[in-house]
Amino acid sequence: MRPFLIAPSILSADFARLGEDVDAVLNAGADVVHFDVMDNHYVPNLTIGPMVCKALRDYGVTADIDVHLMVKPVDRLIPDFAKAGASIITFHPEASEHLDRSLQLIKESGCKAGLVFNPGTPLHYLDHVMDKLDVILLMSVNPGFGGQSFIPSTLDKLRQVRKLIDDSGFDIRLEVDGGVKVDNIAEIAAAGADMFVAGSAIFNKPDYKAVIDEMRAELASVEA
Ligand SMILES: O=C(CO)[C@H](O)[C@H](O)COP(=O)(O)O
Repeated sequence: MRPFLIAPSILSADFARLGEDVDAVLNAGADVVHFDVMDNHYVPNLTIGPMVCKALRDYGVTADIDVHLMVKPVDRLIPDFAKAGASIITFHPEASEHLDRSLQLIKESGCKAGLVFNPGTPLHYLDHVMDKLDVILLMSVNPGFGGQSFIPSTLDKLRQVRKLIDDSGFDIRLEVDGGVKVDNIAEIAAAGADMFVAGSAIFNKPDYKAVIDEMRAELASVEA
């Protein structure tokens, strides 16, 4: 397994001082910035777009920005996010009319590409596109809001996808998003995840470093 990555979801950050808050969480030891894009159409919430991604780059954020598109349609935002500094772009397969085309568009834009599966989305969307994926993201809550509880059936789905990735021989990260906390991160890692999105568990605590250190300590027990 590759090194575990911790990706705080800025959905729970302080939007009034976003640049400072992102800097703070990166200085506290986070690896990647997870950027949740919600359109009040594919999901019942409205968040941030390419201008905010560019603003973070202009502010000086150099870490990878992992853009999770919860939007429909998908394609027209891809070039905008690539230009705005996205490193990874993931989208929900059922929100795209042409799955392979959307993946190609991401790659041609110079970003890493990934598919996102809601708790009830079947895995058959992976058929025929594994060679184009850098990331598979399993949602462990229904998308739209931070602060929800981890759905336990995600653990079985993680085990299934971990096997698919290992059997495929491709270099694909297995990311998980929703309800990830210090007290369940080890179990989630043991099920096969290697990239962990956590929003409220980190940003709702006063000391980001303390939470991230605790998460890493839990993950160390899995690596051992
Ligand atoms: O994509 C998301 C919701 O759609 C968020 O990234 C996710 O829910 C993280 O928040 P939390 O860690 O508080 O559950």
